[in-house]
Amino acid sequence: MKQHVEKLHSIANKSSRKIIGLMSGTSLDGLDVALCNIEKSGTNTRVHVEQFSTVAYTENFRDQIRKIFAKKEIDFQHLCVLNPFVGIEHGRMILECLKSWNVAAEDVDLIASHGQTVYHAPSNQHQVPGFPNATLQIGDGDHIAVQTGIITLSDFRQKHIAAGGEGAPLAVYGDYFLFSKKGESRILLNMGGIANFTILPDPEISNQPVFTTDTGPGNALIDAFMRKYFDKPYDHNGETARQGNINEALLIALKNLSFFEAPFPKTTGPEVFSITYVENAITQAGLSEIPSADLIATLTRFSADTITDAIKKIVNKREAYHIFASGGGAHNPVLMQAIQEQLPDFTLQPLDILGISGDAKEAVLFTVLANEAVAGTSDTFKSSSGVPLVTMGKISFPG
Ligand SMILES: Nc1ncnc2c1ncn2[C@@H]1O[C@H](COP(=O)(O)OP(=O)(O)OP(=O)(O)O)[C@@H](O)[C@H]1O
Ligand SMILES: CC(=O)N[C@H]1[C@@H]2OC[C@@H](O2)[C@@H](O)[C@@H]1O[C@H](C)C(=O)O
Repeated sequence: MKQHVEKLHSIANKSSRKIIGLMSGTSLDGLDVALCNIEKSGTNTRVHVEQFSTVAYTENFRDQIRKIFAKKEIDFQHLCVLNPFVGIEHGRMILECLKSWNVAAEDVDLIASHGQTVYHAPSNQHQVPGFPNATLQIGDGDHIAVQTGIITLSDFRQKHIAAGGEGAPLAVYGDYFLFSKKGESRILLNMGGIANFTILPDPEISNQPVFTTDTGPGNALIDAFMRKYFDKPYDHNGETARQGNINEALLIALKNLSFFEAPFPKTTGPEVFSITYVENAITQAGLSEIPSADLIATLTRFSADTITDAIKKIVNKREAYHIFASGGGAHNPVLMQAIQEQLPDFTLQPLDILGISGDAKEAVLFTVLANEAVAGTSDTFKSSSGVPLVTMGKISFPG
């Protein structure tokens, strides 16, 4: 209806917008909710994170998603019912946050919802001839819009695929707009379930393109085996990894995968990096069993090595890069230390020192993407290499 379009038009013309960003990643730990005030667009974007909360998922919610999560064969009816269910639950969680922040829904211009990735299948992974890159996020935006009364943008990844990408990582857009800095070469490293980074070469001296890629596992495998052997959701502060020894034969077997040799940019997910993947590597390494703490230590080193190997392959060694780490993995000192040891010439610091919490970063990213879709101009993203210049996100009106 016309009044919805007019409302959107007036939001596009505001000097600043209040946008709620939602991210629920591969770790299934909860929904990250960031309320941001955004001014301008493109490389002039200014974001102020006014509120940030993580609403933990209940065990039941997590179990319902796990029934279909990253699985090739599923109960199709369950996927169908989860799509609105996740949208409704996310809408409820937003209302809960608004209440606790004492913010009225009428004061929020837009919601930017990533949804829950349930399957990610770039073509070089699914290898089904004739089929494109594919990814599926559920938690339909219409339900969030109706629940909250706020115009909602969602399902950001399909346009990226339509424009020639793999649907991920989208982090490059936010990283480039918010963190690129003249006089400094930066790497924005995010370690969630899966790890990725964006290279932001010093725009003054480097002709290297802005660039982003997944590297492989971040915490996904560590979490899976902490659940399996220790009945814990994750390796808090790397305490278990610290007690174990690295098994070199297993580390070699874990790295024996064509994904690591494939050209950049590339994406992956828990469809590949699963318990089965590790069990196969254990067999390949000729091990009949491995002490649980050694396994966690080895998986932690596996994440660190695959992250640093990818960085080493890409960066120009003559430039001193500053790495800013975000995502839950930045809280794991064993992982962070292993990365720093592999890259002794680079500084490694938490993203938080740049003024945005590393835990909020991905939720903030989606506010930036929604801001671009509604108020961006086409001349804002001039760089390159596997980064399609497109608007992303589908619009759901509340009424
Ligand atoms: N104190 C800590 N010590 C060790 N690991 C931690 C700590 N805090 C968080 N983590 C890890 O971070 C994970 C959550 O990370 P995050 O929320 O960034 O992932 P995600 O957004 O779900 O994943 P992705 O970015 O791949 O979509 C937890 O599951 C845990 O493995
Ligand atoms: C398909 C999908 O959901 N991918 C996620 C996942 O989590 C980390 C990594 O794998 C990244 O590629 C992406 O998320 C972030 C937000 C991105 O697109 O930049």
